[in-house]
Amino acid sequence: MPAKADQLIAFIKRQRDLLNRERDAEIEQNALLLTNCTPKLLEQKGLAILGLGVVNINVGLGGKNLIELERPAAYHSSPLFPPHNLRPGDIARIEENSTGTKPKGVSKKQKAGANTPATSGRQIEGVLYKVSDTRIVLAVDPSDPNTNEDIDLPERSRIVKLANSVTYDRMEKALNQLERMVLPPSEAVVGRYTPPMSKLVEVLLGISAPSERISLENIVFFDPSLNGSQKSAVKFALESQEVACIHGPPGTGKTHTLIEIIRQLTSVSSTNPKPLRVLVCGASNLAVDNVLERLLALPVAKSESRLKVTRVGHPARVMSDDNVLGSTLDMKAGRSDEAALAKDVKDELEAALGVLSGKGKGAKGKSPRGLERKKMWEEVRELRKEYRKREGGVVEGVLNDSQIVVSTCHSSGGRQLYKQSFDVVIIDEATQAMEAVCWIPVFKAKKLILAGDPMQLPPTILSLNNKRKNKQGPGSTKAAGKKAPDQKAKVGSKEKATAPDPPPVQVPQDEDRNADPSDESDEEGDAMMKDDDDIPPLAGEAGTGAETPASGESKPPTVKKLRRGDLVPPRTLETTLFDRLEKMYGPGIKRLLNVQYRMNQKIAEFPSKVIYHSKLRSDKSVASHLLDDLPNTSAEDDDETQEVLRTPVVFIDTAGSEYYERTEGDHDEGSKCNENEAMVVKKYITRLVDSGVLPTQIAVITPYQAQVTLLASILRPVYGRDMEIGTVDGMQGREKDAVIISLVRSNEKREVGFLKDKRRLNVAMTRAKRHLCIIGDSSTVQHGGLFLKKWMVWLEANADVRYDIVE
Ligand SMILES: Nc1ncnc2c1ncn2[C@@H]1O[C@H](COP(=O)(O)OP(=O)(O)OP(=O)(O)O)[C@@H](O)[C@H]1O
Repeated sequence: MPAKADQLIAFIKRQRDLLNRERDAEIEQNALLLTNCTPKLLEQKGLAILGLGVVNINVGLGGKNLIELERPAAYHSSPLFPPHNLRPGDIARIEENSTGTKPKGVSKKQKAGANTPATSGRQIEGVLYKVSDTRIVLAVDPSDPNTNEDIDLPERSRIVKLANSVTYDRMEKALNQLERMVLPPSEAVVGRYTPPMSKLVEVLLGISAPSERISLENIVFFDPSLNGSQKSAVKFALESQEVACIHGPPGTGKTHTLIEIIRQLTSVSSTNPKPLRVLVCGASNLAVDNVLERLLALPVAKSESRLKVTRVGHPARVMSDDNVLGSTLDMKAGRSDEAALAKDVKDELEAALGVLSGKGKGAKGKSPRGLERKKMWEEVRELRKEYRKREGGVVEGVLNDSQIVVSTCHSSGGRQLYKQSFDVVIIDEATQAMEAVCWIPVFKAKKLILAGDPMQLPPTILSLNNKRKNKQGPGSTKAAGKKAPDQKAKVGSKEKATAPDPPPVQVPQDEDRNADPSDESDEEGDAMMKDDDDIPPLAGEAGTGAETPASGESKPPTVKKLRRGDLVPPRTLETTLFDRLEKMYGPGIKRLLNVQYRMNQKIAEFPSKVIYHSKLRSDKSVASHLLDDLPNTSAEDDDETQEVLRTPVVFIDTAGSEYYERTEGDHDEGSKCNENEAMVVKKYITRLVDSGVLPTQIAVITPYQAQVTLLASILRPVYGRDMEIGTVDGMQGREKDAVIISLVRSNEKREVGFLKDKRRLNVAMTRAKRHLCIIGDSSTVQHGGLFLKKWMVWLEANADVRYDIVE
């Protein structure tokens, strides 16, 4: 068998194994939570909202039932939901809210990793469709053969987040398609017809090298304000024939650059004779909505017609912007002439569902029972059939008419886009998406443009964290140190029972994300690569393939010298497509955006120097901006106020104060918090606010969920929800005028745990525009590896260092 086929088999197999492991870890963790936690605890963990009542049932696209829930005034003093992690696109279940008891546990379907919403008795599963501060809408597909279509909803409900296996199913499908495309029939899984392999797929897999770029000399840029590196990235993306990567460090205008690329691709010019069709994807709904909002806000010249943009899937927030809502497929399909024909049926259908659920107009809180109910359901079934028939073709018509379709990578694998093809697919935040999810849209286009920053946080991988934990032994203090980012890890961090570790696979030695950056080569690209991408052995090389040896013991890897174009099976799912392409083709596959428009240059100095090898420059519009320049602040004559408003970086060093951390729960794997540090945060915020800084201009971030909870309990009563308090992971992609980082770790053993991940620290230290205040214990933190040590040394030399702000 040719060497390349070996590589392809090993690569696909490895991706599949890792995905299966991740799916198992997620399902297992979810199952443990649902069976071990009371509903109240689930709510505290952000995985459930209790005490809800159904207010409405509508019919959505595809004849889905849209069940709307709110907090009834009878049970709650405020209609606002407590903080939670339920997002549009999540799989969730409505359950009867019987307080105090344990939930009924995970359904068989969930345990088996089934992918379709289901109902059982008074539980209904579906996909979250919309989430606002006071209302949550679940879309339930009654056409699912496993679904009991009768909506017999409990009077008082709760909604609980479940493991999302739909995404894994789509990723698996994408891998199957890839396998059928690239492998001889004897090697591929049996399946239906698959289109022949495109040049793009060949390049992504290293079967062919990228074609020579087509030189474009006279590009007229729509946005004259683009800087040199942005223009060069746009040109590079347009000239590349199959794939182009754009590396955008924090605040360098990745999205700005992508918007220009989209405008260039979709318009006719001397360099682009025919407008192209573009699919814009992202790792999250939030990422794609960000691009969508900017696309829709573009000015339209008199000679131009407005870009035809359609958003497929679930917008992340309930947008105040009518443009955004109006661009969703649901709204567009509803507005079309053909849709008017379906409206009567839809109205009738909704009225019948209202009566059946006891929530409709003439229902008076009672729903029909027995024979009457059965008869009515038959009517509903007929109406739904008719509705789907009339709706048929409307969706396709809207999509065929769209020049730009915007969706998450995952949603691009849905039914609605099944027959759609595009000239170019763009993936924003590609360094936060698992490689397999990127393959879902890749099959739909001839060319791929990826944007992201491999030096910020990668996708969060649960199975990796389980593996690390296990490797170091339960109860080992190191285990807590290597634990998952709290954003996701918090889900199970407090539980005594942890998900069983999946079987080991043969992978290289444990990564060291925190090696000294100065150890890296200076060549651009290589210099910025993370240090966790050693080459795992290829299948066949070690005689066992890249999988579990029969003994179950991992053999030490045979590390082979990487040749350009070699396809290397990933070691973990943290290796993204962006990372892999950079490793496979070298720095020539990407362009770096090198001017940042966010941070005062003092705030940007350390990350630029140590993470981006001094390549990141600060635009003059932000280089010296301070809190003092905000219209709502005034330093006047007060020295203390001046100090706060005119200083870009403050370090409050609690070394020697014995402000020790505390572990939440009764063993060392719990999340950490630090009460004394939280009090310092509070005092510092008072000082900022007294100086005129608005709570909306401040964010408090910390790596630990337990510290977030503690800080929220102290700060929310004073500042409400105006001030943002969150984990570092949750702040990626965001910015605030003033950011306070609470580092939490302070202990005699000098352990810093996952704080030392330089990508997490990079995200933390690059969120602030005008003022960054770090609060931490240097005597502990400096022992967390070279990166943290360098940061502490830099802070001591460059920040306004304070030792106590208590008095
Ligand atoms: N050439 C430019 N001239 C002036 N301002 C710019 C330019 N490019 C980007 N900006 C501004 O910089 C800020 C960051 O841009 P954008 O949101 O596109 O960056 P990003 O790289 O996507 O951000 P993030 O780091 O959050 O991922 C925005 O306020 C944007 O308007």
